Amino acid sequence: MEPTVVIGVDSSTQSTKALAVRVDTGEVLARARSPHTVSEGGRRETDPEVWWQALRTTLEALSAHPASAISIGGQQHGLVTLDASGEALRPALLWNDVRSAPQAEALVARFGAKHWAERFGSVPGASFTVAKWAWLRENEPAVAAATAGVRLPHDFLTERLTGQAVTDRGDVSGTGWWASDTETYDDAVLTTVGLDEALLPRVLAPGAPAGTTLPGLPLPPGIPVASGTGDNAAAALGLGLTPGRSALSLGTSGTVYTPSTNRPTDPTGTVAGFAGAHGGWLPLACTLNCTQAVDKIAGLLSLSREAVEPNRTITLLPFLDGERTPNLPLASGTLTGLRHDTTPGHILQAAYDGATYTLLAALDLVLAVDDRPSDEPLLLIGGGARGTAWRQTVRRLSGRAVQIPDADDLVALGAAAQAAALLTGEQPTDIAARWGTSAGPVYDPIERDEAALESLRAALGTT
Ligand SMILES: Nc1ncnc2c1ncn2[C@@H]1O[C@H](COP(=O)(O)OP(=O)(O)O)[C@@H](O)[C@H]1O
Ligand SMILES: O=C(CO)[C@@H](O)[C@H](O)COP(=O)(O)O
Repeated sequence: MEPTVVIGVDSSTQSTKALAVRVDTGEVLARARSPHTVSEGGRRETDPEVWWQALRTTLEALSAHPASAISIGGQQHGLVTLDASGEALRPALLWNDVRSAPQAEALVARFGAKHWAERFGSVPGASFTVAKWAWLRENEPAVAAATAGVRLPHDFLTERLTGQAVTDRGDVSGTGWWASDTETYDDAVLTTVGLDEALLPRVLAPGAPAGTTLPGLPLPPGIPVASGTGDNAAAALGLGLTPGRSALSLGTSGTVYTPSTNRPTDPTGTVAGFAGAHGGWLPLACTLNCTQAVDKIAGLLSLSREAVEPNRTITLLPFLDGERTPNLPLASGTLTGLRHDTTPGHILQAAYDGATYTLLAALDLVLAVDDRPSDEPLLLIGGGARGTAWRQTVRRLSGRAVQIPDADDLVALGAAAQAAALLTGEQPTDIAARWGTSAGPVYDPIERDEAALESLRAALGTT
């Protein structure tokens, strides 16, 4: 008998990754990837049609494994504006587009950071959808006026599969217009930014299906489609994370998170108080400059990614895109401590250190939400987790044990677990645990490099 198969998708910043997964064992039967294009210069935009074509391409590549259910995980926060026929009115404004920083600042000033933290769980920065919508209204009022539907990236794709305008609790918690204390859209914020609630998708109850597949897609028609969620919430499901078990993701963004039972309410804005896709909370900190920033610096130095040398004097803050943690959207990169004996390898190691430090500093705040200090190994995921220099840097600056799951594409696996949950009635985290998705080598703690940490604290003015 043919095994039951589900498809899990990660539509992230740089690419779409899709997996065909056996429901009984979690075996990945086939995988496909299709790249995205992101605009450069001061803009970070992608045409949602690029995501849709990438999704179709990957689904066609998996068509030898007919699926019984599917789910889409996607990059968080992006603003997709649709006309009445469901076509995008302009490219999506992505999470790492910092042009919306002044609008975020004005929104924080309007309601106060304390109110944002207590009612929404997060103090919005430039990444949050609400700031992007406010930017659009100020800078492209004709587009805002013509908008008939506002979606997050994974909502847009789910709607293309099902015809349903829906979202999930996890990703809607990164918009800035969904209040985490009442789990409803917030009238005061929507009024302030001139957005009619009728333009927003319906928020599904945890575990509720989005609908079934429409005919004419590279999928069997009529199969159930799960709610999907943001990529970090999907990876949390894909790893089977439970409170106190934390993950650090090294992708275009750097993120660090752990599920919590307490609702996060950090008024400093360092910890975003996201909701878990299937219940609970997902306190998270995110940086804008991670693998791409370090790759860029390696490229400038004409070095391979791994050509690091132990660094003693250089401090590099790799804020090439501005930064979100710390909240410095207009910052640029800085390099200090150059000497005659400085080598390119020293500078590259300093770039890894700078990109890793703020994430590790935020991990303590993330774990503090449940007041549950944990010495369980930190799970390292995302494209960067494949690199030795990244692994060593995290070990040296954290002093923690680190575990590298053998499984790739944890976001897509989490989406697959959501899809499987529709068929089996289990919780996605239980499915992921059954599939053994977090299994992989554990690296023992090594002594923390206090000198490097001290230099970074000094450079950031946090000593
Ligand atoms: N072997 C490797 N070593 C280090 N970094 C890697 C390796 N392979 C891929 N990467 C990094 O992974 C990044 C992509 O990671 P990914 O998690 O797929 O990003 P995203 O989800 O943001 O699209 C690239 O920017 C690249 O720098
Ligand atoms: O903005 C956030 C989290 O709040 C980012 O983590 C995005 O969700 C993009 O993720 P990647 O494409 O880097 O995985």
